[in-house]
Amino acid sequence: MKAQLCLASSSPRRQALLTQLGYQFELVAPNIDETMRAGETPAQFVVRMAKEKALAGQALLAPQAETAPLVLGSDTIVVQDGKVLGKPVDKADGEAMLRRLSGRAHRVLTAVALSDGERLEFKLVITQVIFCALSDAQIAAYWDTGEPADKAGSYGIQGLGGNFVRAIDGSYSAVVGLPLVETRELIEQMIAERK
Ligand SMILES: Cc1cn([C@H]2C[C@H](O)[C@@H](COP(=O)(O)OP(=O)(O)OP(=O)(O)O)O2)c(=O)[nH]c1=O
Repeated sequence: MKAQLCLASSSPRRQALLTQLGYQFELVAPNIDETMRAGETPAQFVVRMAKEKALAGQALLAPQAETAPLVLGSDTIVVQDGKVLGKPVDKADGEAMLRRLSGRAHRVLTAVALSDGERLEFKLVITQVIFCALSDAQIAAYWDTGEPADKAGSYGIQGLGGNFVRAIDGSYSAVVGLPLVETRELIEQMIAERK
């Protein structure tokens, strides 16, 4: 690959998924404001976050590079009944999220955006996940493992949280944080257009 690839993320899960795709890449960890705007839909919000991460990464890197690198940003949110469940702020918040998810369906929205310094392309992947019913004791025990603390919706499908998933319709890798097929398509398409 000619263009240098960079992942604008501090998520170890996204790093592992991009490695799984077979790419070599560098890392940059931009800080952006992740507050939803008034009137913004969950889909608009998650796409804006992915784009802002890619652009902020590009802004950090471009001054040092001869050719602007391809910078990938991604964002994941959990949505139920129109309400966005982001990362839990504390134990009470995390347990409340898990109680909401218990025995019901929710959607996981993951957006991935790629900037080459000029163009900014994106894809949005929506996956439905159905949880089994959870007791308060199960929720408390799960919170205490520490796994939910840094994850949207307070669970990790790739970890102990996977034990709660009755069904999934969509992209497993998108729920973990980076949709493999769509990310590869985005990168391949931009490289092809650049030649
Ligand atoms: C629902 C779910 C979310 N998650 C994770 C994916 C994301 O890393 C995190 C959602 O937070 P994000 O804000 O999307 O990402 P992040 O802060 O971890 O990383 P970045 O530096 O790229 O902004 O929740 C899982 O790992 N497993 C799951 O099953």
